[in-house]
Amino acid sequence: KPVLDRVGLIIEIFHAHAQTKEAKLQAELAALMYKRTRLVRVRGPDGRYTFGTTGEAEVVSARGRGSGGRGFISGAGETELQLQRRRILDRRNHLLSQIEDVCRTRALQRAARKRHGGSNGQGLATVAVVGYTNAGKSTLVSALSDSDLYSDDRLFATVDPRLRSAVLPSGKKVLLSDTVGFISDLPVQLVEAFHATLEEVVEADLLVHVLDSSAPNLDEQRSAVLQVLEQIGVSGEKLNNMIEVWNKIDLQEEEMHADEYLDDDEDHEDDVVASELSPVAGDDGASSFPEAEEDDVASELSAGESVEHSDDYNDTVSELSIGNLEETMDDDQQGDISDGWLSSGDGQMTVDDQGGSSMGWKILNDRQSESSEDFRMIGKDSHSQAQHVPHVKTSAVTGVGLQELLVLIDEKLKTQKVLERGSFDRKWRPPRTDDAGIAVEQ
Ligand SMILES: Nc1nc2c(ncn2[C@@H]2O[C@H](COP(=O)(O)OP(=O)(O)OP(=O)(O)O)[C@@H](O)[C@H]2O)c(=O)[nH]1
Ligand SMILES: [Mg+2]
Repeated sequence: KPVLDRVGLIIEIFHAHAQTKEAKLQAELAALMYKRTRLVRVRGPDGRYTFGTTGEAEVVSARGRGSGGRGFISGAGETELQLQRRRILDRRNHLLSQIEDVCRTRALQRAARKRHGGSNGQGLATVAVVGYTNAGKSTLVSALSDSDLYSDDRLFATVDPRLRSAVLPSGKKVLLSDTVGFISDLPVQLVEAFHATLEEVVEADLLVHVLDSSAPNLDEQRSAVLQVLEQIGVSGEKLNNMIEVWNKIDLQEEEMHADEYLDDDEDHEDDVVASELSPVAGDDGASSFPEAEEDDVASELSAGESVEHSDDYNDTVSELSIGNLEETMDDDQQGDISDGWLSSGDGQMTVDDQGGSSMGWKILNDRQSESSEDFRMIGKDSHSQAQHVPHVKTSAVTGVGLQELLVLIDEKLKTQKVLERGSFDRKWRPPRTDDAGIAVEQ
């Protein structure tokens, strides 16, 4: 069986889940960069030894240590090792040039959306939905846009970025960008290789940070996400302007109810179990769990458009044509174009939506007055950023808080001044030094 360390495992999962050509290219680049540092002498199916990354592995130095008695000619390893290195570098350069094309095309698409992506010919704002893996980003984007993105209870279900359109209570149409989830100590190879994808986050007009409010290590997850956002070059201004979403609030409510049930039962002997089930009721009052809202409004989705999906994700890059922007979107995005933001008329604001907006404001103002209390509970030890971030409690599954979130996005986009461009360096490339990091000694 292949033996992987944490970094290798995460890269392997990214590789396995990648579906679009863009994600596949980037996952392969990350895998290549990871493997480059772990070249080992392996025995191939024909029983001969070579340098590679698969097969029956034996870590040796290039001088052929450990090869005695097995017909391995000392010195031959250097040649083989150099050959493997060259192959890896050739492949890397090929991948980099293709990824560069993706970056260029994405930049053109973004510029076009910003200029005249809206149905009325005006600019279209992009809201990037970020967060720890498995926090519920895809489920939330699906619910807000009335579409059906792939979501699953596993790590890195989403590796391919997706854009979905949604209509805010004001009638403004926006694009929601669902993207890869983060994790503590996200491998640097992935961050570097997924440059094209992560650039969408850096360049977004607004960030929505989705947190799994039921996660026991919530504060750690928040810090990990903020750290990655800083690492990829999201500006301080955008971080300050970010909205926090405490998702999966339905699970908190379930726990609260379980707690109430146990507390009400006077004959129940296991009070310890009750307090374990509901940390909010604990003695120290400093739990990481947000308190369940009593006044949560199960809002109807006011906006969103059904978006056609295509299963053919594979030829994104080869189909990209700078001359024709409508054709440069990937297949999923084309669904958005034909059914959404570039078509005229549909998806316009309705009177009902406007009504939802004013209701949303009342709720929002009520929430704002209690937000400091919530932060005391949820963010006792968390990153200082969290202290100032406006938040909404949602359940992407039941629909609680979604209308409120749309209202908050609306308001943020209205009030924010034009944000400075991210500090992500477009000319960034992985270092081209060939020999750095090879695990095998010379
Ligand atoms: N109970 C509950 N489950 C939710 C909620 N939102 C999402 N989930 C579940 O959480 C799991 C992960 O959801 P995803 O939407 O795939 O999460 P993600 O953040 O996109 O995950 P990655 O793409 O892996 O980063 C799925 O099983 C969802 O059904 C929620 O509000 N309440
Ligand atoms: Mg996802």
